[in-house]
Amino acid sequence: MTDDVAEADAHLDFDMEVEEDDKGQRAQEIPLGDPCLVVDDLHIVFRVFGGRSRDRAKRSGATVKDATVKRKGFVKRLLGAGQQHVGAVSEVHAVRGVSFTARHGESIGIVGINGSGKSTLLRAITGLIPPHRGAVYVDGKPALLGVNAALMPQMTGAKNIEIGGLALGMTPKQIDEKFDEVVEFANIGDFVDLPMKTYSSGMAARLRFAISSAAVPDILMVDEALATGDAAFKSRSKARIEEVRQQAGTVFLVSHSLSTIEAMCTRVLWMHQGRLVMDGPVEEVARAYGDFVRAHRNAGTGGRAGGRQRRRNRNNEELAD
Ligand SMILES: Nc1ncnc2c1ncn2[C@@H]1O[C@H](COP(=O)(O)OP(=O)(O)OP(=O)(O)O)[C@@H](O)[C@H]1O
Repeated sequence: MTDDVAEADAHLDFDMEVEEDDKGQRAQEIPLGDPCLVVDDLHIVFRVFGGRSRDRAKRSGATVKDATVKRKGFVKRLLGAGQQHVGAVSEVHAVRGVSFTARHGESIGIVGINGSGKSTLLRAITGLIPPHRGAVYVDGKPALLGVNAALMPQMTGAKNIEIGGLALGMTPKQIDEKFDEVVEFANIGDFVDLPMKTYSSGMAARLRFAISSAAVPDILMVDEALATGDAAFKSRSKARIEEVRQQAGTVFLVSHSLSTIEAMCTRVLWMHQGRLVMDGPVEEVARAYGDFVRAHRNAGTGGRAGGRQRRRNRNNEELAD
């Protein structure tokens, strides 16, 4: 662990849950294949125009610059000034120099407190966000499954299955063949013919998972999707994740539940303020991250916490036990 982590900003928010179902379970060790993904000194920077206070931006590791526009010609002469302030531009350095290699068959958890860069890293691996610096080399096609995955809310579930399948590289024939299985897996019944905006968040998350895993992708990236859904859906999802690994696919799993990470992953990446602070076997990283969460809690976050934070702190206490 680095000093940066030890000096974590007390304003940052934790979101750590404990999933009772997962307690004590461990991911199966399977023989690993060749490297399928190389992330080399990856940097991702977002530019946000206006609307974000300097203090807030800096808390999440952002740098803030003043934006100006040059006044031209008549207006410039009239006002006698060269520049006009148009508000702050925040540069959020969301991923800072992350490097690692993943192999076929690995199941890799990504942990870190809110805003540490987990989702951004996944989106960059799928190619949704271009690197500011560094590179991502992928052997195969990554499929990103996230609570925010880009499906179209105004279109029906059926249309989204089609679009999602095409985006994953499936042919129309393959989509047809998988259609009933996807609907059954997602357990959405006749809702499949209604626009997705009419779905509950759980139904939408289940459909996203069902679509993303339909093609048994080379690299399956699951962003918090297991947090929604009942026990039966979770167990079906876990079986599907195992299936991907058995077929020499690689799984990345972002979760705020350390017990889910321990149950599903063999290796864990710990992100903090955009940096990869630890990368190692699940027991080792989970223990270190758990200690970090406890230390942060003991450092007094609880004193300022609202109801949601207190509930999380209780979860963290359970985690520590
Ligand atoms: N599209 C965007 N534009 C600007 N800033 C962004 C964007 N997406 C993410 N960020 C910022 O990048 C940083 C990392 O965000 P990210 O969502 O990757 O973190 P996370 O670890 O996945 O958080 P959480 O656990 O809350 O989902 C945060 O400061 C966030 O505000």
